[in-house]
Amino acid sequence: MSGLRMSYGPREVLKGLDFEVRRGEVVALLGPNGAGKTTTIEILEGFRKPSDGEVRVLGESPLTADETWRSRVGVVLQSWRDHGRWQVRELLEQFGSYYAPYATSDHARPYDTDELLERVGLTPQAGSKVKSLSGGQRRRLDVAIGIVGRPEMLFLDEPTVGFDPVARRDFHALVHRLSDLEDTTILLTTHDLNEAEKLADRILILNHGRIVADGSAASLAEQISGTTEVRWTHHGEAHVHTTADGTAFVRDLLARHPDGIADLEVRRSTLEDTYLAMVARHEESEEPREVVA
Ligand SMILES: Nc1ncnc2c1ncn2[C@@H]1O[C@H](COP(=O)(O)OP(=O)(O)OP(=O)(O)O)[C@@H](O)[C@H]1O
Repeated sequence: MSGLRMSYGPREVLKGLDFEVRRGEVVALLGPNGAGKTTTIEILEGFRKPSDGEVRVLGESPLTADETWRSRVGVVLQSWRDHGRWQVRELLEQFGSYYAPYATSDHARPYDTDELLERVGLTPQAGSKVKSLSGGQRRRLDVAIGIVGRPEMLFLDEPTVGFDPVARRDFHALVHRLSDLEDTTILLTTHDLNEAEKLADRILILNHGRIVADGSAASLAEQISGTTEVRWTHHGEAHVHTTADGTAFVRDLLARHPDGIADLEVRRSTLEDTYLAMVARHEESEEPREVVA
């Protein structure tokens, strides 16, 4: 997409976004509440018309694309669509049946229901009514509905809200499987920085309607914070030093104090440090800033 702008009434919430996602890539869109993440996803999946800019998903404009295009795109939005009286298995079979006509010789659709239930951890609930599911189980079902058509492009808006640690781990395995084995391209939003770091090949940080950082978690941490914090005690006195090259500093430190230092701790900048630094840096200003890539 390029030059993507979006206004709700007089308020411009997206102020010119440019980015591309390669096939099979997993990209996490991060940013504070209200930054414009959901709006971006809704535009990409064709739910909203942007005020300006060029958008292409799987080579087509989401606004004019046909049903075949739609069958190749999977979406998990934040809001829950209610199908309370359906049984889990029935619902997945029903949704799956919409995709069957779009199967091709090299791309089976839909997902086999048993396999899908297993992948999202809902096998025990296959015969349960949707309304009897817990919040986290409903979210797993949302994810299952999003991928039942075996999409080539998958949009996930805060997919793991309400997940317990096991569900989260299963979900991460599912995302790796989709991207590694099925070459699914995935764009997801999350507020869980660990999750972004674990899942994403690339991270985009959106703030005040602009992309303020674009790169792998490691490259962002290096470029933005670019530091390693070293803590130690020597003769009972605590020290802390921040350096760009932790290894060299520690080597030198040990050489300088052959009598020994204690409590050595080396900590690289985390994605959280990076994120907080980026958001803080752009918090005060609405002016365009240089993108770190
Ligand atoms: N339908 C709408 N009408 C008017 N304003 C809207 C509408 N949807 C979103 N907004 C506004 O646009 C801005 C961006 O909202 P959006 O939901 O895209 O943010 P987000 O980054 O997804 O936030 P969150 O992390 O809270 O989900 C917010 O200020 C929001 O109030």
